[in-house]
Amino acid sequence: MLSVEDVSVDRSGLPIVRGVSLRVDEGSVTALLGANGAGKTTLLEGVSGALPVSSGAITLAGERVERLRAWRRARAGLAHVEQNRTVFREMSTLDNLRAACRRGDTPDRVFELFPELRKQVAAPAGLLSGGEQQMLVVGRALLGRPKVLLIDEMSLGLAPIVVARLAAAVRALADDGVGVLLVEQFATLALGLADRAYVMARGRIVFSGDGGGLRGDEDLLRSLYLGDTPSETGV
Ligand SMILES: Nc1ncnc2c1ncn2[C@@H]1O[C@H](COP(=O)(O)OP(=O)(O)OP(=O)(O)O)[C@@H](O)[C@H]1O
Repeated sequence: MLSVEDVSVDRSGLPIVRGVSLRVDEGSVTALLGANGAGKTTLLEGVSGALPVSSGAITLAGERVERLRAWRRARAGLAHVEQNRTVFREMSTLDNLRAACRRGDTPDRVFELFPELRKQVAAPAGLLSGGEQQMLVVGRALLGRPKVLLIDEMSLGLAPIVVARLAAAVRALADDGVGVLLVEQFATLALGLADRAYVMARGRIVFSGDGGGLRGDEDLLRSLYLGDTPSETGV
């Protein structure tokens, strides 16, 4: 569904992401892990078009998109939930959702996924809890009917019970056919959800494999987080 091939992304003229290739299949969750500063956010921004890619190819459902503006990639089916969640704080929950609806569409599918938002339809979004605001952000992204959803650190600052709730919703989305690329600080959470996992260090992919394999190998995970490749550490 999404294929990233040999993609490099610069920030302020510095090479941050270098030669990254990865794949997100339809109806699956792919975790992207790595230490702070590894380049995960920069990669997601390159994929969604928030930052230009300096080289490489990005293909979404068979269409090359790396030269398209961000809004055209969104229209082609790519949604990006950025790291610092934002809702229109003064607007009601319902109006936040309505503003994200395509013409003729309704927010119903968001309420199916997050019934807790139904009770808050009239409340100004700025008064929702952190978890509810994150649900609203994810819900808004869904209303564009994305083929692929990029989610950056959805659990940041949220209570574990809320994070578990969001994780279940992400899994449900994937089971419904969406390809999800999940950047997550909690490796165990991400690996518990993921069909496939990649680990980045210093701007490159240093590991790829199925989520279960990595979950069961804490030593490997630790060495990858420290930025060593398995061949360097002999793992
Ligand atoms: N505006 C910027 N200009 C220059 N360098 C930046 C800028 N923003 C981030 N960086 C650098 O880019 C590198 C990658 O940052 P990025 O945020 O992509 O990493 P990350 O893996 O998402 O980490 P985190 O989990 O901390 O968000 C870091 O070394 C960071 O210092």
